Amino acid sequence: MDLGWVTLKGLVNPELLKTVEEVFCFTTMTPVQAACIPAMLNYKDVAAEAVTGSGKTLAFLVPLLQILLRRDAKWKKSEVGAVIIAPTRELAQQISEVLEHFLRSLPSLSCALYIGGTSVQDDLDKFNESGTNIIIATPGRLEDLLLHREASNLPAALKYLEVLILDEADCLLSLGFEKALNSILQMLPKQRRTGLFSATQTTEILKLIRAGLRNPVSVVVRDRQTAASLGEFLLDY
Ligand SMILES: Nc1ncnc2c1ncn2[C@@H]1O[C@H](COP(=O)(O)OP(=O)(O)OP(=O)(O)O)[C@@H](O)[C@H]1O
Repeated sequence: MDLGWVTLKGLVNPELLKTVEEVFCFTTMTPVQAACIPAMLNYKDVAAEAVTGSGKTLAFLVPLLQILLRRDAKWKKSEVGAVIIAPTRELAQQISEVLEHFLRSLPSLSCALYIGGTSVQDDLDKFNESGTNIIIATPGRLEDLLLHREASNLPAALKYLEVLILDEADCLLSLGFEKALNSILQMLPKQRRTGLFSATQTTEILKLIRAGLRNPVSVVVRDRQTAASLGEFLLDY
């Protein structure tokens, strides 16, 4: 199996590949990337069980950006096309740093972090003033923002949602965010692609998969290797 990023040529915007190859200097996809990117580009929901360090961030950022770039109409600031939920501020910030590298060559898209540490009102003001196309959030803060419906343009902006990512889903649940996640899922449009990434698969994760994903492709990667030495790599369509 050819895991070169170059195999995505023609399937994804050249700027995305240029960032992967010239900024990150990656030549081959990791197994989780090779499985998740084509599946998500093919409009599938993905439930991926992959160990820490297996390259999950690009496995969801590349298809997420490509799905947004596919839309003919230019994204307005008042339209949120993607939401990424991460369990901790640090992880949300790390994802945002990786995403910023891509956005430097994609000026039509913007990203905002909603991770607490400031008042909910500050974040509402920030969104109402500037809007954004991609939200990276921790679940508690996102739920708070969504519950302030009367003072916020966010619920209307989320009607345009195309992609939802739940990163480190096992961690999201072990930190007690199940209720917040279910409440968020209730408030998001059902017509979307969803990717769920987790280091382990538990009964609780399966429950979350049933609640938030539709006919997902299941990806299991138990080793961290890149193409040089493919580990266990199961794809279940
Ligand atoms: N295709 C690739 N080729 C080489 N290195 C890669 C590739 N994709 C990601 N990496 C590197 O592998 C490391 C782990 O990637 P990433 O943080 O996305 O993994 P993760 O599975 O999300 O890990 P964590 O659970 O720790 O967040 C990072 O240093 C990243 O830069």
